[in-house]
Amino acid sequence: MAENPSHTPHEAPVVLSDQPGSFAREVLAKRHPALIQRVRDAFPYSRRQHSALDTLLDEITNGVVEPLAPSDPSAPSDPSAHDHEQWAEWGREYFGRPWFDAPFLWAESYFYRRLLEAVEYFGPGPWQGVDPFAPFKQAELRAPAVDEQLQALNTLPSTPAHERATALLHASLWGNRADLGFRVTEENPGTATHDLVADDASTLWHLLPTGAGSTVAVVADNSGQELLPDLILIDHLLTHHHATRVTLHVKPHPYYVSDAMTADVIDSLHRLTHAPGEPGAIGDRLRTAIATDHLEIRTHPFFCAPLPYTDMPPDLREELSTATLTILKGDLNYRRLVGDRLWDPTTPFADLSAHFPTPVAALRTLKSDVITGLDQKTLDTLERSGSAWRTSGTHALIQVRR
Ligand SMILES: O=P(O)(O)OC[C@H]1O[C@](O)(CO)[C@@H](O)[C@@H]1O
Repeated sequence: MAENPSHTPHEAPVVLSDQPGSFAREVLAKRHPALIQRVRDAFPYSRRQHSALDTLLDEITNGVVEPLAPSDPSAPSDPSAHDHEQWAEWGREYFGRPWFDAPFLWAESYFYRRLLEAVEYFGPGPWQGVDPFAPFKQAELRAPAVDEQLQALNTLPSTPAHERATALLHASLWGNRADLGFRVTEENPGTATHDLVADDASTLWHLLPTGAGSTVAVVADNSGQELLPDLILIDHLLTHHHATRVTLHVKPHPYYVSDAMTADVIDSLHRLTHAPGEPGAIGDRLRTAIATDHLEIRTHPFFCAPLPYTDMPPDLREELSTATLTILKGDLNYRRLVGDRLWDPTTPFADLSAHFPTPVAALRTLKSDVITGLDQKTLDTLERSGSAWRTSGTHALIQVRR
């Protein structure tokens, strides 16, 4: 194993991908090549795009990390060059070294940036803005399972308020299992347990008393079967006066396969508004909320950066600071919040999230090695179970720091 320079006595080791058999290594060695193949199969790409995908595949399996290709000098304002300087700085330590030696968080993020480069997402040219993951996202949103989930919402108006709030929070939480990146190699994810490994839901609701005029920031994760329950939860927060204003933060470009962008919010709203009964009513209310600034869709380049939230730029920090509570969805947001490190699982979540500018709630199904804030008894039970509880997506948590 390569020496891990980031391991100081005060901080746990950074997750790398250099350990054969580790989860992080599997993602880089198996999931990323499989994803290249899926994207290739989904589009009528040109010879140049196929060749760029071949080069990327060869590089991630046999080569060393290469910088982004130089921008096109013949194009006066080449849109593909918008973040070159940034990546040159973020990658300085890792270029020229095997992909497996870079921090897992960095390597995954850069892989998605390079995949977008290979398919010419940033242009200039006809493929500019064509989301390579759109066919997978759209298929998921059209799935018959979604019709059933939407129909089930018709029982909501007659469900007692407390039960309804819990059900919607849990739907948003478990929606995080619907992560298409995860399913690239896990076609049949294990059965979800229904016990949470940590459950601070009561603190979350205490932070949002009705009628207090709160603002909630929701940092979204996946589109489709995660974003739909997120939107339904947002509608609940607004209509039941837990918040007067919600900001929904999405990715500025395709990322981790199914991560939500503005286009995905539009598709999900469309799915809701075109369904009969309660889901349609929810969709209409959400559209009204957007039209009246009670719900605002926001994005920021930092949401696709290979960095933890401790490195959040001042403008985003300032923007989020106005929220009463930030809800961070999903596994990647959790890794970025507490740091992508092999913490002692009993390290308090509150300590590791203290840097975040607002009270924060993490809603996450467990899909990577990072875990914090467990009590010893829960940890012992999980370890005794012999299951891959950290990475299989079968376990979930709600952790809140006031
Ligand atoms: O969509 P989520 O919940 O952020 O999960 C993404 C997760 O998928 C992986 O890319 C691989 O499972 C993890 O590294 C990452 O944390």
